Amino acid sequence: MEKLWGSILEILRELLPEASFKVWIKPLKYLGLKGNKILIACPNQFSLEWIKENYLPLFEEALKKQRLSLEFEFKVVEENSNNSVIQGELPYDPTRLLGRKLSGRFTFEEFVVGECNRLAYATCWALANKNPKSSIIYLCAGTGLGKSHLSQAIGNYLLKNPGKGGKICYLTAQDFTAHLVRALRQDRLDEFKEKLRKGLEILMLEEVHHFAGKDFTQQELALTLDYLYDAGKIVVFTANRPPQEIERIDDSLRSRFQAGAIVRINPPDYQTRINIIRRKAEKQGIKLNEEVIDYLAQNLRGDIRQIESAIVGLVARSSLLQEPITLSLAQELVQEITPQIPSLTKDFIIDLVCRYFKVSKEDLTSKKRQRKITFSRQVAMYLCRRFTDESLQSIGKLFNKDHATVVYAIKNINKKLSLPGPTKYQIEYLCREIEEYLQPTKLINKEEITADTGQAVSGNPRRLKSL
Ligand SMILES: Nc1ncnc2c1ncn2[C@@H]1O[C@H](COP(=O)(O)OP(=O)(O)OP(=O)(O)O)[C@@H](O)[C@H]1O
Repeated sequence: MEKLWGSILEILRELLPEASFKVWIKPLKYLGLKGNKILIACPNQFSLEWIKENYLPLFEEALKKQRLSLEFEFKVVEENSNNSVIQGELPYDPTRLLGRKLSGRFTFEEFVVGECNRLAYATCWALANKNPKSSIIYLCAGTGLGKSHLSQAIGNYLLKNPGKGGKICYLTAQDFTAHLVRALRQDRLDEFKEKLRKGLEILMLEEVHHFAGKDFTQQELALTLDYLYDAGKIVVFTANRPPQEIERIDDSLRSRFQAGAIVRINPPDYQTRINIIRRKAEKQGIKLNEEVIDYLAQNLRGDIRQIESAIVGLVARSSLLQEPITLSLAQELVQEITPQIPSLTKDFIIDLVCRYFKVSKEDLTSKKRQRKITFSRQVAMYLCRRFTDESLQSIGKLFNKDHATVVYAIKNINKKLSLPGPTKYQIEYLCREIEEYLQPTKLINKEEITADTGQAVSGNPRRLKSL
């Protein structure tokens, strides 16, 4: 069996870049065979998890090449100090990490770059390479669009490329709050603060919108941020909305969030979806035909988790049913994982606009022409056009107006959206509220704003209406 392990190592050496082989595979030790399991020793827990998460399919492929129906079992066997050379070959020291463990999958290499996320990618890459325009980044996006992936990619990169070798702290807003409360209860606040500040190279703080309403936590966080900013440390925030739209946070914390580069990740455009589907399929070891790829890209438009889940689902079904992955298999699966849009959308939009602009439903559907009412009405028309299947005529009817008024309203709002400023932010905020309401369907994305002017190029045909 030692011989078998030797042949497996040879196969892995061919499959992997030399550096990865040296760092990850070489330190493994063959322990023996137990039943149908090949026991392999990993030098530490981190190596074990990394191997499982990144290289297990390659191990299995190597076994297949040997035509053996065996499995691998990895266990940690701590090296004694004489053998610490093996540990030393690891490119980083996992003890540099404070807080949550980073996912080995979330790397720059695994991130598919497209128009929707190019700026975010470039900003994070520059930061990781110590060549940043700003050492503070605020990544902002809807769910499943890659915020955590990019922020953890920075962490993983710094762990592998030690540089100054400072500590890397990765926390969610909830973690930060929980640690703070625990430290307070145990009368160890100073210790907590010290830990977050001393020797830290980077703080990655996820989902900062969850600090809303937590006044004491906000104050403590602001102080910690001051310290880190003054010391020139890297800070990466993620959130589902820009700082100016987070409610119930103190202006002093808001301004600290706004202190660096605020970068938005947009939902993936058609070509990026195609590239993501190809990459995720490749990772699962399958090659999808073009028809299936196009179908998935046309129908899975927002959350990238949905694309991942579709691919895993297709692989599982095709292997259980012993069938190839066909268009009809893909159609069946997509129907299951994309629930129907709630039919109440237009009522939801009208309620939302009334609440947001503090106008009544009667005013919205009246002939009144005060500025506030006219503007709210135009926003409601735009949102109905964007988020429902209603025709221009029927949207007009909802507001007691004709088709031409709806056309004018949509043009006007599109114009406002093309200019930065409070009006644009207000409308974007309302769009996000509706997207959250529609979740997890999330059929609409930025690409489709242009559908209102008849220029949408891909996607759900129901949205391809011109004025
Ligand atoms: N551009 C991309 N290329 C490849 N995979 C991606 C990309 N963007 C996102 N993903 C994948 O989609 C999944 C969800 O991404 P991630 O966890 O980063 O989303 P998120 O924006 O943090 O969402 P949430 O707000 O729900 O936490 C992950 O598995 C991630 O690897």
